Amino acid sequence: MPLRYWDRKTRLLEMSVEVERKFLCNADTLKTLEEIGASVRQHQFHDQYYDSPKFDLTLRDAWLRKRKGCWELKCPTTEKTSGEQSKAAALCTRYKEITNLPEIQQRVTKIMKDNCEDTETSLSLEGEAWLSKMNLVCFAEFTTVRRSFVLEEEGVQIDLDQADFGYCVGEIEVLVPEGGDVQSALEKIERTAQKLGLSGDQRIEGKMNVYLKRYNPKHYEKLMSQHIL
Ligand SMILES: Cc1ncc(C[n+]2csc(CCOP(=O)(O)OP(=O)(O)OP(=O)(O)O)c2C)c(N)n1
Repeated sequence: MPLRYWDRKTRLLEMSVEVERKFLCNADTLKTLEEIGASVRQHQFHDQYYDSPKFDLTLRDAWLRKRKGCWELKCPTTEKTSGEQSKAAALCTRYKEITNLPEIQQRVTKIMKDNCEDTETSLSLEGEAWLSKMNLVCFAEFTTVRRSFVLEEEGVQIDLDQADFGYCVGEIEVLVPEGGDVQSALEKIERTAQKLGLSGDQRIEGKMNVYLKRYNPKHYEKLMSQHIL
């Protein structure tokens, strides 16, 4: 019997790229999800995002966070696809999510080194000492209640997020193995968007956009002016 989505996801995540499209959801979205038979689960998590005081990571589009006691680093992928210029691609983001701590530390060190010559590697540090060694501090934290739906046959996950600072956003996500078929993922996302009746052609803001706009407008403006957000 093939493994179900949730059983595959943990394994896939280690070596995958997340292709995602955000959307604004309403009561109809929820109704449609129930009608198309998506399996559902609900959970809650608290995210803490870390960066240096000069924002070396986020200014390189690298997002370091702690969620449910685990470290995760989201960074842009360098892969290009033929569908790059399409409307479907323009509405989506693509990030590699790294969950292996030594690899996260290595990547963070490299980014810091690129920005500052005298940063040392700190790979063998115990516990969370690497954070202070690398001058990383928490710059954003919030709790999300997430309802996740899965369309098993497409391998698509749809999340409806409610953040505790008062922002609701949905996202359609497909995991693609590294070097895999991003074009097909974009098509799955487009098909799902149509099923959900999403017609907008504007990129929708993520939770971090709204959080920073409200709580750190100076950094938000900087990320906007550098086209990171
Ligand atoms: C629309 C959009 N979203 C995110 C970014 C960049 N970015 C900003 S913060 C950030 C990190 C948070 O990513 P996001 O997908 O928004 O959060 P979440 O849904 O909680 O993560 P998941 O559980 O899916 O892993 C990124 C990649 C961007 N430039 N544009």
